[in-house]
Amino acid sequence: MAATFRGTTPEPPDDRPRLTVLSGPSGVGKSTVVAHMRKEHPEVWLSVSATTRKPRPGEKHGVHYFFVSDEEMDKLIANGELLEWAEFAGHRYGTPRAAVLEHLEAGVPVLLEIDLQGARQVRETMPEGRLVFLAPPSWEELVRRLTGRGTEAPEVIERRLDAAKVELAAEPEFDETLVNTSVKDVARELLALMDVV
Ligand SMILES: Nc1nc2c(ncn2[C@@H]2O[C@H](COP(=O)(O)OP(=O)(O)O)[C@@H](O)[C@H]2O)c(=O)[nH]1
Ligand SMILES: Nc1ncnc2c1ncn2[C@@H]1O[C@H](COP(=O)(O)OP(=O)(O)O)[C@@H](O)[C@H]1O
Repeated sequence: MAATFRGTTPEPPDDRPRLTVLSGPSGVGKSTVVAHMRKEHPEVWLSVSATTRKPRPGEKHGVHYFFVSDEEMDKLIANGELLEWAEFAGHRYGTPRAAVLEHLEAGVPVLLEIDLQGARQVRETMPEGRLVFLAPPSWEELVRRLTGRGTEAPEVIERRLDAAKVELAAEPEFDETLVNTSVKDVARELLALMDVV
């Protein structure tokens, strides 16, 4: 099945790039699609989130996430330094505000890869942002991908699949849906939505 679109959002009032949010259940392929896209279009800026979860093997501080302690996260939240934040499967995640605003001001296309709760916050605070939902071809395939990635223990996978049911039900809240059948196709569709190609 090819990537599918639903609906369109109005063009921004001028030709400045706008914020794009990519959400979707854990294991659907968000990181894979974004990595593929940025290999060919490094001009797209991906926000690096702060998280209290521990790094997976190969994940680097400042590249994949800013790995912070609970106390550091408390401070980021209390000081208003996060554009949005949420608790997901037992850990907190948040988008550093300043870097996002600086890149948008400089005319750089900005992408946030965040969960449903974060997407809802962005809808409130930056309504000109475009919300894109990445959907799996099927529930079975989502389970296969999340399990096959091999990065989470079985109880963590269960927790993420519970969250996935909630996220899949919220898909109609998004401006666009892309079905991740082919990484290459979806990456191209996402670039088109961001007006990069
Ligand atoms: N609200 C919010 N969600 C985030 C942020 N960063 C990552 N997430 C989301 O948190 C969830 C878990 O992320 P992670 O632990 O890296 O697992 P993975 O996305 O399954 O590889 C995913 O839905 C991410 O999109 C953030 O800054 N804010
Ligand atoms: N289109 C696809 N077809 C098959 N496998 C995929 C596809 N996209 C991603 N995957 C695989 O699914 C697993 C989860 O992908 P990942 O990017 O880590 O998901 P997410 O960031 O949404 O949690 C990885 O093992 C990845 O290689």
